[in-house]
Amino acid sequence: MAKAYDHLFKLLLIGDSGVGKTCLIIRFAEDSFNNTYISTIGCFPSPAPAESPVLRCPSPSPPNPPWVSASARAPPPRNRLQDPHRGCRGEEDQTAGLQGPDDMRHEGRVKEAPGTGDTAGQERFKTITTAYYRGAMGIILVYDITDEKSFENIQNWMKSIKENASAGVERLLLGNKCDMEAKRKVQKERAVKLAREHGIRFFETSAKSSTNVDEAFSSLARDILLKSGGRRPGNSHKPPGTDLRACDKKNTSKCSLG
Ligand SMILES: Nc1nc2c(ncn2[C@@H]2O[C@H](COP(=O)(O)OP(=O)(O)OP(=O)(O)O)[C@@H](O)[C@H]2O)c(=O)[nH]1
Repeated sequence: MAKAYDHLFKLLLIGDSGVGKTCLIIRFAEDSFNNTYISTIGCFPSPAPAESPVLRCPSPSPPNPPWVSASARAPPPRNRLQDPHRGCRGEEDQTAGLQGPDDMRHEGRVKEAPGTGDTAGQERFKTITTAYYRGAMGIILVYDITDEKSFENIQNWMKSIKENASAGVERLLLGNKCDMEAKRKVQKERAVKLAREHGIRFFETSAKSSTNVDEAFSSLARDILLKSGGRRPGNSHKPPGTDLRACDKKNTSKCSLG
């Protein structure tokens, strides 16, 4: 049977607890949203069907991964959504450019381990290690625009990536919950500046209203593909130079390439 996808990317979402990592994955994979908040313990595998390109949990976890043991310190679930949906401004944010700092530019090891993982975020940048980042082709850093601390901690997550991930891994910054404009604590300009400093793209997203979610995942996939020079990560039988085409929300395989 033919595969239902052309490319397979292993992506990770990292960021503080409650910023919306799980909801972003669910929005992207299933085009749905649920207000119920259950904090992720360890790694959250995408709900996408097995044949979908959209994600599985990273390949075999170490027996006692540090992020799981860190869950013992996890605070009780918070942030059950009370706010009515307000709608997003909706525009794609400025792009800070494709190129990262020099020390992030050389090609990292790309492993054929499909999937998107979502880490539980309770200050775990201290405990997430190389094992978790291994094989990641792209890392999505998420903060919550209504939570100043989650934005400040992006620097720590950046440091964690630099210390533990492959040097060439593509990164993307997302300011999630942009539907909650009235509660905004982090001005967009600050995030644009941060993204520019790190040479990465930035979007404000809402898993709730779906704003920019497809765009964000698609742009990361496109950048990974571009970086690989059109080689096909996770699937090498097609010729180089294919373009990423628009995502079709009705299409559970999400993006099509080639
Ligand atoms: N208004 C709004 N609420 C959101 C959005 N995304 C997530 N939430 C809510 O924020 C809470 C936390 O979302 P999660 O996706 O579980 O957050 P997480 O980052 O995976 O959290 P951990 O698993 O603890 O790391 C839930 O109550 C969600 O309903 C969004 O875009 N807008």
